Amino acid sequence: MSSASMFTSSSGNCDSLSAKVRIGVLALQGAFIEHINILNSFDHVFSFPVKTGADCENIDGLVLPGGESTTMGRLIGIDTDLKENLESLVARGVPMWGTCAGMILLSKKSHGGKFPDPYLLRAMDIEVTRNYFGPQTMSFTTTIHPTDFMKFETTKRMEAFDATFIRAPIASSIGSEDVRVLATTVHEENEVIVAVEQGPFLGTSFHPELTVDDSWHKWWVNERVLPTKK
Ligand SMILES: NC(=O)CC[C@H](N)C(=O)O
Repeated sequence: MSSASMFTSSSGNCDSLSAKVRIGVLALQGAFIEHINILNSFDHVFSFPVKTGADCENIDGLVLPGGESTTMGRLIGIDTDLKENLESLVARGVPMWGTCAGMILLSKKSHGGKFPDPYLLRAMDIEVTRNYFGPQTMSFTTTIHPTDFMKFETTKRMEAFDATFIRAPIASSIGSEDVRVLATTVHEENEVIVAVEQGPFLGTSFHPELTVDDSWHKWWVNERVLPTKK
């Protein structure tokens, strides 16, 4: 069985698969299976792991999961074919969503890591501070309300959601007016940015794939990927 068909929903024949929204999830390391499972629970989505450049073909959207950005960046950096294909998806404006380490990979610069900057896709005009909330033992879940910049055109407005932070980064600097702040939270009396969007690219500091609520996945697929599907 190929790695892609392992994740195919049972009803997937060729015709219904081509009509589905095809969402790849970068599967080098980290929490990729959780994203794939949530996405494949939607009838109109076919989600599959992306491990090689060839997996980037015929893709409507890509999720970059949480994990360790240094490791993922290094693995991308040594696989020229994968790196070039990911860069081509960025250049073509294919919708991408980075959660936690994935948001770091989408940024143009990161601070606060123990190691030098990993390879970054530099898709978004943001700088991030890694591990802003402290180590793994300081992980927490909190309730957040999206800002008015989070548009809900085809899905019901999300009034509040639970956000889980695990060694999470924040967007500490925003370099362009095109970047919209979708969510903030207060940490030690500072309001910090934890969800940002710039054109087809979305970054969230937290992990919507680890909470029961699938609202973020639904919102991203329906509001951001589906309208751009060719
Ligand atoms: N949960 C996560 O994705 C943690 C991100 C990690 N701290 C990093 O710098 O890559």
